[in-house]
Amino acid sequence: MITFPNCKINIGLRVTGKRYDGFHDLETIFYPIQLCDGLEIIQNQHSSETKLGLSGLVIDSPIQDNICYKAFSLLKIDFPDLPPLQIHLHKVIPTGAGLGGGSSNGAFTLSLINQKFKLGLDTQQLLKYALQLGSDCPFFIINKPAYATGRGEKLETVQLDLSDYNIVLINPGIHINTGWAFSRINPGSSNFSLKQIVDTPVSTWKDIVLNDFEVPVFMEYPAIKKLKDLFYNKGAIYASMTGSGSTVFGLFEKSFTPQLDIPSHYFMKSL
Ligand SMILES: C[C@@](CO)(OP(=O)(O)O)[C@H](O)COP(=O)(O)OP(=O)(O)OC[C@H]1O[C@@H](n2ccc(N)nc2=O)[C@H](O)[C@@H]1O
Ligand SMILES: Nc1ncnc2c1ncn2[C@@H]1O[C@H](COP(=O)(O)OP(=O)(O)O)[C@@H](O)[C@H]1O
Repeated sequence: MITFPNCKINIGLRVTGKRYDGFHDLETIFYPIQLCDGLEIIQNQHSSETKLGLSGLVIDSPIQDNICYKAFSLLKIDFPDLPPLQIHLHKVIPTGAGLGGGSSNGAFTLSLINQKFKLGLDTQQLLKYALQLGSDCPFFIINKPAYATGRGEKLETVQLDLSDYNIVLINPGIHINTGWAFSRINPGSSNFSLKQIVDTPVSTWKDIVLNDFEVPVFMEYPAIKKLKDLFYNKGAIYASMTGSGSTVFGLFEKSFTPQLDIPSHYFMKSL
């Protein structure tokens, strides 16, 4: 069975408090983006162990720490009859990039195993397993535009359709550690809910839809701030870093293809 885990962008992100479990409360809008990895799961007929094969972009963590493997191990605790698997992941989504590629792989692995081996898990149960893998993972079980609070697992789907825009992603190849990024933020609250932006024209987002991670990340990596400036200089209606970075996205009129002059090793995708 094959599936294609997609990534996400965060439209606005506010870190609202530090929690007793070490995590932070936040508020964001998750928006799914069709830049996808490839994930195949078959039963392993040749070995009694579950194996993970990788191709495409290199992932910096050891194979046993790969979230696909963790997703399998998590289900195996409650479903000991699961057979050994041969998992193959083809990586296209840049990692440590604020695109949630790893989280998506984890959530899709849970869903695919559930489907292939008819485990009978419903959405609520899958959401619970997903949260054990990571704060961003539950979103990829729902995979529809959603307003998120808590660690990112309290999800409320919203009507937000950006298909009228040309969404351009640029990743400068800088790997941002999510834990480090959270540690650089002083949480704060505001009386403006990000949920309201869904009913607000995109042309007004520039000054009101902010990502709290931009301040510390831009300070440490000015090259990322330059990308946001570049988007606005080239006519973006809205531009922002996604998540804890380092990817920056710009929304342009659909009919308009901006000429973006960037270093050749940067990753760029227009969707
Ligand atoms: C910042 C966000 C925004 O969507 O995305 P990315 O930039 O990573 O894509 C997410 O909150 C990232 O979620 P995820 O990448 O799943 O993080 P996790 O594995 O759960 O946590 C990694 C580390 O980030 C910190 N963390 C994460 C989520 C959260 N709500 N509070 C936190 O403090 C913790 O230090 C934790 O040890
Ligand atoms: N399947 C996977 N794909 C990507 N990264 C993974 C995967 N499994 C584990 N990781 C680890 O998770 C880290 C963050 O991954 P990713 O989700 O791509 O970044 P971000 O949280 O910034 O969106 C990676 O740097 C890597 O060490």
